[in-house]
Amino acid sequence: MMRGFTASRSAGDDGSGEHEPPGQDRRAVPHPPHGGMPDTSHLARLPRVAVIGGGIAGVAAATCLAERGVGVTVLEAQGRLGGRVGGWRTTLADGSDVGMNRGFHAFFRQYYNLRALLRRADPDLSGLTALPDYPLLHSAGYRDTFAGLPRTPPWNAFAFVARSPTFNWRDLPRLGTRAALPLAQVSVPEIYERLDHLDADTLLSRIRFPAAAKHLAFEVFSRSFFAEPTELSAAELATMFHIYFLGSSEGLLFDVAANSFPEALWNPLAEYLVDHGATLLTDTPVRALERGSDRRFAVRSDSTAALEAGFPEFDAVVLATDTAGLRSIVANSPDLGTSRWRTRIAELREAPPFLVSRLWLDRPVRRDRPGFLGTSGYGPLDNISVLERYEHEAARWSGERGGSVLELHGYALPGEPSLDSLRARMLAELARIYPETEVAGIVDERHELRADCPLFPPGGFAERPGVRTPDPALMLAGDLVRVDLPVALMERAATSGMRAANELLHGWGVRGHTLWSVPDRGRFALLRGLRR
Ligand SMILES: Cc1cc2nc3c(=O)[nH]c(=O)nc-3n(C[C@H](O)[C@H](O)[C@H](O)COP(=O)(O)OP(=O)(O)OC[C@H]3O[C@@H](n4cnc5c(N)ncnc54)[C@H](O)[C@@H]3O)c2cc1C
Repeated sequence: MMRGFTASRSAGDDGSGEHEPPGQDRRAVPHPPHGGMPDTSHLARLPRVAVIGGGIAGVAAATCLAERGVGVTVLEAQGRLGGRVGGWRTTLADGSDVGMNRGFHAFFRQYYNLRALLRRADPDLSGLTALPDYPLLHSAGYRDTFAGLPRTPPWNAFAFVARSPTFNWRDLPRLGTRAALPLAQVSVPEIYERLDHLDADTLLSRIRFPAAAKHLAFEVFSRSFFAEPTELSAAELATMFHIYFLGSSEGLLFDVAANSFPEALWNPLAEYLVDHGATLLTDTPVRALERGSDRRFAVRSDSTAALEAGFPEFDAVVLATDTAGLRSIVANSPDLGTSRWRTRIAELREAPPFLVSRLWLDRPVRRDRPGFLGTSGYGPLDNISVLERYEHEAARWSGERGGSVLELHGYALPGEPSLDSLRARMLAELARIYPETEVAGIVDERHELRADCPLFPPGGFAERPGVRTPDPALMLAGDLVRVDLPVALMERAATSGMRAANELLHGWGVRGHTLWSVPDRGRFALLRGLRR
């Protein structure tokens, strides 16, 4: 895909209210940008920026820059936008043309910046749909749910605990309240100073949660961030607990994409970007950055799309790739940054591999199976989605063929897993949980065994690179980047991309974009006092 230039720009069209909280939580916090001119029209020469990587972070940066009149080129290695939230078409054995995605994603209501990005092209967020609930199931028979909980902390936590079969009020006096207090009082980045040296498992052991509650609530949580609790920074776990539970009153329920990711998310955003004058170059892996002769950067890529575009030079670059892409571009670009910064990039690591398996079955699963089920104690299987419950295209296929479309995820897989043995194990666990699948025929299946999510190990925070780099014309963005706000995963990707754009706009004297986050400290004055 190569798209041309059209120019219809207007500053301030980001649709994000500057002062109105973007969700239901009146305590959501605005992070206003630097002030400045409304756009770049006061500058003698139009600044040009290369955004390398077309996932959420890259698209967020490109959007915020293009809206202010910056000349943006997005260079994406793959044939599509979206990165880890990407999708493509595939033809099944029965001849159906269907969408396949990189995997189920939960779009939480506290993802303010991501939702503001999506709203640019889809003001009503019609590409998303609410999931009414998602049970968590432990192999010992425990089941927790989230529907009907109050939204506001601490009542959400009390109600969850009161209802949970994994938690008993008799457990309460046993809790290590001293160790638990930081979970209720998260402030970023201070929480990293307090807890980053610990792993999440050690923190949970010190808190002495009942074993079943620990498995169900926290291991499911930690593994959904692609690491075992022993491999994950306790500060990262505490931050997530704050974002999703104790720090926000948006609730724990979430939305999902109502269609394949390209249709629901990326095609509308690509169109929006092109309308704002951006150029999108896919199938364009960037190899290196060099010093330009006319502008600061020359971008090196061997792709034909890049060569055909007769590559201009750029005043600034946003590196919004995944961990491997960032390591490789920096390693191939000896002039970038300082040696300390380069070492920090070289030492970034990926989380262990994970598997996303999609199955098109010739008969439906039981009608009461939920759209999403989190699991614990079922070997490598971490969750099961029934796509026809929420995705238009899967519902159509299921209606026409009388079957079901399921997705199975397995995270934090040890060693170098073999697809064949993993597949067999996942199917066996699926049959334990949904026995009706044992007799179902598999019309077709697709598997994505990858290892491209960043690892947040204990002790890693201090050396994690931030959005700014030693070069004011070079920014980093992505969920791997340190952002000193309570944001994670997709929301960290979106927030870091917007921050990268704001930093560059500030350098040109142009007004940036307001960001939002859940409160960046604990909500309860009493607990704050106790902790001190
Ligand atoms: C299976 C799965 C489930 C997930 N579920 C959730 C969830 O429920 N909720 C949630 O919040 N998050 C979830 N995540 C995490 C979420 O997908 C990521 O946090 C987010 O997509 C990261 O976006 P990004 O832009 O930082 O990186 P990416 O999406 O990885 O984008 C980086 C882009 O850079 C490109 N690139 C790399 N190297 C180069 C190069 N040399 N030149 C040009 N381009 C390059 C890549 O092709 C890619 O498109 C999930 C992730 C996975 C894999």
